[in-house]
Amino acid sequence: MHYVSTRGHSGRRQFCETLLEGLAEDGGLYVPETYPRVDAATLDAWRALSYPSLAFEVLSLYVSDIPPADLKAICEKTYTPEIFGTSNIVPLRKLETRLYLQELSNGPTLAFKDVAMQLLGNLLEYELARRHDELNILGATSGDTGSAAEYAMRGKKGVRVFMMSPLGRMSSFQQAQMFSLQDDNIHNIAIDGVFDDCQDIVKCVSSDLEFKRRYKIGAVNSINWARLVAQVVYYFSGYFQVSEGRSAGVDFSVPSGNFGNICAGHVARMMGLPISRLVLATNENDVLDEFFRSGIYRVRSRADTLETSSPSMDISKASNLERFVFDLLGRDARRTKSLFENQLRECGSFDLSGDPSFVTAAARFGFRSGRSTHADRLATIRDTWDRYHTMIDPHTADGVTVGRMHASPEAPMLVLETAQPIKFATTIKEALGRQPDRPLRFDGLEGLPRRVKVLPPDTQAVKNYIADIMQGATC
Ligand SMILES: Cc1ncc(COP(=O)(O)O)c(C=O)c1O
Ligand SMILES: N[C@@H](CCOP(=O)(O)O)C(=O)O
Repeated sequence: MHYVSTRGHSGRRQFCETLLEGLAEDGGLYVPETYPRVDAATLDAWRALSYPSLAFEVLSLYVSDIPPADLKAICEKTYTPEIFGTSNIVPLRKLETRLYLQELSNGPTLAFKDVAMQLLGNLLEYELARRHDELNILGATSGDTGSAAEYAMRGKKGVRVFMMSPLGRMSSFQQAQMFSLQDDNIHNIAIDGVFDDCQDIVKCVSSDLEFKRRYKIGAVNSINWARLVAQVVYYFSGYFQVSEGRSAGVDFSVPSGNFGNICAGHVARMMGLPISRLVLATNENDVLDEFFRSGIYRVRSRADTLETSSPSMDISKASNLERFVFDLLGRDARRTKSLFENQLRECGSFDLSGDPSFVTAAARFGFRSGRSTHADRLATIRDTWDRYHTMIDPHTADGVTVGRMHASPEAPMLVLETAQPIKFATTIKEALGRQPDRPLRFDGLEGLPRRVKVLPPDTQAVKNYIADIMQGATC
């Protein structure tokens, strides 16, 4: 399997090259030259597999430059009950007939990012050892990618993490979870701005090819294809857990912000997994809902990016949408480049409403969308607690709220549970009048000493900081 850029000017790459490169040299995102197709007989054969074995089968379709025995060993080392709580890794919880939660957040940092980041940590350690090389990860987080990446990479040989987060805009638990880490290879940077400013800096640094090569800069956000393909696996697992034999399709409701989580569902559907609909749920930062309803993608400014009670979705520039639009336009790299490089830069928006590809998009790709508000989240958290005695976090509440808007009498709906309530205790207390349960390992977290560098939303300031740290590292 080889990979090409959505913007058509980065040549063909193998999986491990995309793993280390992250963003393509032309500023695009790597996608497979073709999506491998999985037929009904293969789905039958995969149905009873353990999660690590299923991960190996899916990844084997995309990874041709790691020996199968090594890839299998990496999957088995990653997906264990010790790390993810149960051997099922991503179990379903039935709420009622045709409504389920898929628990993605039983990993080390209590958010769905762990499912991919734990794999990336092991893949990077393997590949860097094979190459006798090192990598300096520059990441952007709105609260969960950061902690998942840092807990996966802490102490790993050959890996440093420079993680940017929006100053003061993560929950207190998220801030404590990241900033309390004292590992030598973890560097937290609080940017005086919003998540999109952090992500813009990641892309600007990655586009400075001389700096990127000199400081061996890599990425673990979902712009990295390896992150995305790792998230494809849990869609197969959810389908197998809820369906009997060659059953009809399943719907997924996906709390969304940077479009990585649901883009993995799109990839699974392109492979032939029987997904009827992919329901995209946003909070009040509804850039993605607006696009899927109207065909107009309109990036919001920093001032118009609202601080909400599902803060990890406070995103107004969804990086992974480019991978979907590339498919929507029939894999036309020239048009994709024009939209995402020229039009977005010149006017901050583009309009596909009149394009025949958009008119047929819902039928071809199965997307539906909706938006959820603070009031919706409180009501849904209360209702889910009262009706099912199940406590859900505000992001999952967005998924349940919008999933219900699109409930179907035919297909079961799986809502992806993307974080655990303890990470967002203030909203849980507002909704239920009680604190969420806290795993023992996080007792006293907020009281631990913190280590974080505050910087302006300025690419050069971040570059200078990385250079200073690297200067110290080489002394
Ligand atoms: C808890 C939580 N839910 C949902 C999302 C949205 O996922 P995505 O950004 O992949 O759309 C994120 C992060 O982005 C998250 O941290
Ligand atoms: N909500 C995310 C934002 C970045 O998403 P990613 O999937 O591109 O890493 C976060 O928690 O940081």
